[in-house]
Amino acid sequence: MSTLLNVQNLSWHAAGKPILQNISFNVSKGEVLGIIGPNGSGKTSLLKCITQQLKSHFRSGVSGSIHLKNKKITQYKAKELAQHFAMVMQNNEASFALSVLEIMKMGLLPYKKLFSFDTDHDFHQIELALNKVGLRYKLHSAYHELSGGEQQRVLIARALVQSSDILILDEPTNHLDVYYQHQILQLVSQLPITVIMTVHDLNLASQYCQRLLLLNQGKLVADNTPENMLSQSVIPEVFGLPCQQDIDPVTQATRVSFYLPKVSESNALRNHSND
Ligand SMILES: Nc1ncnc2c1ncn2[C@@H]1O[C@H](COP(=O)(O)OP(=O)(O)OP(=O)(O)O)[C@@H](O)[C@H]1O
Repeated sequence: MSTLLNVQNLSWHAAGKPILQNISFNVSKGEVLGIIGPNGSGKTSLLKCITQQLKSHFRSGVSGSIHLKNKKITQYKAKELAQHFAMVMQNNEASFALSVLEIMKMGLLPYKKLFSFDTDHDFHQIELALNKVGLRYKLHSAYHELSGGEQQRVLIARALVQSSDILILDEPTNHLDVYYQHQILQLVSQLPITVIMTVHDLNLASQYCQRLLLLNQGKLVADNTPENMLSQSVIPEVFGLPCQQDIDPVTQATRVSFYLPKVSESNALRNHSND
């Protein structure tokens, strides 16, 4: 598979502390890559650096290089980046009183010229994408009146309409019930595009990602297939909990179960992970 994205020695310092430290990896075309790690380990920051979402005053703290299709990411214009990356980030919608249709139309903006009109084809694409997330019937509803899970599904549908090369999802299953967690992850993992997503649920990550990056304290500590990643001792070390690994009898995916240890055992693990 050809390399689409190349990240070399990426570091980001902000507010006097290192947020990301010397991170290097490649993403191949068509890969479904999951980024896992404890709270505050740098998952969202990594997505923001890759997609050039850091506010301008933070950019001076970034070092290393990111290449998209062999071209430095900083050399892309904002509109070009919007054609390459479709994103669903956390807490990023100021929707005011927009309808679902208006939110969806934003997904088509990277391809529109100033003052161009919406076409029947645009409308059809929007309907198709909403159908995929089970929300066609909400087309004319007010976005801010939808539930958190419905809003998340609209944003995912909007990312589908954007039809970019790379889909970036920050905790896509946040707010979703178990049916839609699986429905959405199956949908995105079967798209003929590259997907990079942060996932807290390691078993969902194992089931739907082809490869996992494990971050801890801003460092990339493992880069492996789900099977190999979840069987490593680094998992209980980084998450500070003992775990047991087995194979899900239905999906055949590698599965991990965590359990709370006795207090003394738990402190030993936490201390070890912070060494
Ligand atoms: N703009 C910023 N200025 C200062 N510190 C920041 C900034 N953005 C993130 N951080 C810090 O960087 C660390 C990593 O944050 P980040 O949101 O990337 O973690 P995460 O792995 O996505 O966490 P979570 O699982 O809780 O969503 C945190 O300690 C956070 O407080």
